[in-house]
Amino acid sequence: MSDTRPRVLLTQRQTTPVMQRIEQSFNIPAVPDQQMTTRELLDAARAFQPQAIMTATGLPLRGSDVLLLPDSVKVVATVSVGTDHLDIPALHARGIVVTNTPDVLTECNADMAMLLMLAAARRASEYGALMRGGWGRSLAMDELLGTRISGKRLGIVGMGRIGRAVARRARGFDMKVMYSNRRRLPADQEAGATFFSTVTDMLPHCDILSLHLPASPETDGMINADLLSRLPRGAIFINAARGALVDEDALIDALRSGQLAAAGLDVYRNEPNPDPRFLELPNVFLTPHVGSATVETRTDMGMMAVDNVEAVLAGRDALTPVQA
Ligand SMILES: NC(=O)c1ccc[n+]([C@@H]2O[C@H](COP(=O)([O-])OP(=O)(O)OC[C@H]3O[C@@H](n4cnc5c(N)ncnc54)[C@H](O)[C@@H]3O)[C@@H](O)[C@H]2O)c1
Ligand SMILES: O=C(O)[C@H](O)CO
Repeated sequence: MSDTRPRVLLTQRQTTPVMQRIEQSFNIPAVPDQQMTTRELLDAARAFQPQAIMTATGLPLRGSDVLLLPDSVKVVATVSVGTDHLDIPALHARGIVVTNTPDVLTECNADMAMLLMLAAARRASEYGALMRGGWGRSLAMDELLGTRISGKRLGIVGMGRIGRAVARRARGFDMKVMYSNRRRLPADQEAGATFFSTVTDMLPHCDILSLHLPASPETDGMINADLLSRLPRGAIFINAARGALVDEDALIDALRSGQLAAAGLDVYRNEPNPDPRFLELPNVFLTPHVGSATVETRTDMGMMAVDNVEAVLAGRDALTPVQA
């Protein structure tokens, strides 16, 4: 008997509870552990004629790729909140609904920003290297000192879901929080943070700068040499949003010159092969784009994507549609 369940193409495995639900509800072809390439996705879609595709960041679908998707595809559900890897207008033009996974990863990514902030401020990379080298001698009283984050001034760029969750955490560390956003938030959503109408105006007041806005043509490379030079000398830079927000040559220069004391980075322009110069900088704490990588959050994200696929294929509204 033929399988009448909805045909869904997964570009990579999800967590076990999500896979169990998918295997019960959908007709799926073989799923690779790691993310497919764009070419592999297009070939698999042509062969399988899916009604839905579940994908994620790291697999770009540009306008020319979207044109090659079969007409069977009704929904593309990305297991991520960020959608910069997808050409949304091109997908909409083909009548394909696009969904993402907001909210369920907010707290997890805010934790990641705090982890990067603490690790950069407290020289975690250097301590880790020292320990793995065997340690072997006592440190001088003023050797390898970090800086405390309590009492420091934190500037948040992009005060959306994650930016606000970072602001709440930072207040728990007695930090003075400022933010810059496209528009000022209502007072009850500001988490006690001070609004600056431009990033440029906020920078001279920041001991730590943390990015929480999407990558887009408007924000591409916005953190450049000019903006970095406006931070107080010895500031700390945190990016758990997107590598494309940053001019990485300028960031590396600032880290080499001491304009920045340290950085904590989860995201890079060229993933999964970041600029090798980052690896040579002792004052950078690096993680491999794992802002949402907890068992709980990855399962919540996968379940939300499945909810979206089921809704659209049943003719209902998507729970979390992405607008153009
Ligand atoms: N490292 C990770 O694994 C990871 C995990 C989750 C999210 N992210 C990134 O974090 C981003 C933010 O997620 P979110 O859920 O908080 O999104 P959100 O839409 O709730 O918040 C984004 C905020 O940025 C603001 N913004 C947009 N353009 C701006 C600009 N040019 N200048 C100033 N502010 C601007 C928006 O007004 C909004 O307040 C995502 O788009 C994604 O790229 C990364
Ligand atoms: O945008 C997101 O959700 C992350 O970058 C991927 O987990």
